[in-house]
Amino acid sequence: MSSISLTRFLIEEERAGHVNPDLRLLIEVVARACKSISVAVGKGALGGVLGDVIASGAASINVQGEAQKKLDVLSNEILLEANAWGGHLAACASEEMDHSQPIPDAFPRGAYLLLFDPLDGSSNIDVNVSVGTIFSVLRCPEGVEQAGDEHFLQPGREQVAAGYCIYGPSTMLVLTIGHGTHAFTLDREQGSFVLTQKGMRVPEETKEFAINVSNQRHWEAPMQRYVSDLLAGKEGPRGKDFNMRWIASMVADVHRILTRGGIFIYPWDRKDPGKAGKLRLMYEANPMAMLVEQAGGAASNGRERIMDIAPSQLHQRVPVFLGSKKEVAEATRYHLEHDANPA
Ligand SMILES: O=P(O)(O)OC[C@H]1O[C@](O)(COP(=O)(O)O)[C@@H](O)[C@@H]1O
Ligand SMILES: [Mg+2]
Ligand SMILES: [Mg+2]
Repeated sequence: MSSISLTRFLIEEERAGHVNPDLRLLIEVVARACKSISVAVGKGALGGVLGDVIASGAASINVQGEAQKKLDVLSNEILLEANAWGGHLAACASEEMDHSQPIPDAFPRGAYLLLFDPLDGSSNIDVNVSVGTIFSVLRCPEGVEQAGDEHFLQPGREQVAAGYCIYGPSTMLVLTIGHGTHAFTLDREQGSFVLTQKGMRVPEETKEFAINVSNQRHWEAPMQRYVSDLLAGKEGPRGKDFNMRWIASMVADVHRILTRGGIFIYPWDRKDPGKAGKLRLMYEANPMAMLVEQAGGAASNGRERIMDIAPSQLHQRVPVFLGSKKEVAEATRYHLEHDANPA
């Protein structure tokens, strides 16, 4: 088994010209924060971290209109505090904050913007199922004195790094700096992330899909047709049987897909037609799209590549289809054919 730590891996990547010292340090700081979140998640009820945040007798609601869990808030604080002194960062933005937060005037500002979903899969916290942290790094546009929300509005292809940390039976950090997707496992005794899979690859074809099928009646026509063809199995137009998995933690579903292939789907639905999707473009879809593409997979919103979408809002939502390349192309084909011939 390799004993290459995250630190050594990043130093070697720096020597290869794939990362500069500021970005290397930024990734190290995020990884350190994830270790702290991992400790908090691992304590569960003993750490008093389960359940909702209650303020003035009612559940506290975030900018997404969702009830905040104690771990959502704690993880957000851990990430903000770890990055507060600046140096390599100009500002942070989070699922749990209405607006981005610039590094305070008292500290040196750096060249990067950090976005995160501090705790992904919140509905699984209280039932002891895998959750995670997702992050994305962009360059702060040159000449910007104080970064605001508008400076984050860059398409996903501009990301310089992306990753997630999964808090499961083991804690793993999965990272890309634009040169492949690599997995590190936390050695809890040593307190360091160790490289355990260099160059993850998503198989091009799959027989496994992940979707919350309870929303089926709200899907648009091409989605109905696509999933019904998957369910028809060997006897249907796809000519093979498909298996299904849904963990309801995007981090855990994407981790399975990076490990053994599959397609993860959270489509647009009519339940709340005003919302473009459930998942957030900037700190869920974009970083996962970069990780999956760097591993040879694909990510689409059903019509176009996720990382080509020009965002207009920090908390913008988007339909997501990601994973095995040929299956994502197939799902996209159903949508494009429908658009071309709606009848
Ligand atoms: O409960 P549903 O509708 O199945 O949605 C599950 C999805 O929602 C999410 O939990 C949203 O993320 P947050 O927990 O960060 O809000 C995804 O991780 C997951 O894929
Ligand atoms: Mg999430
Ligand atoms: Mg979250």
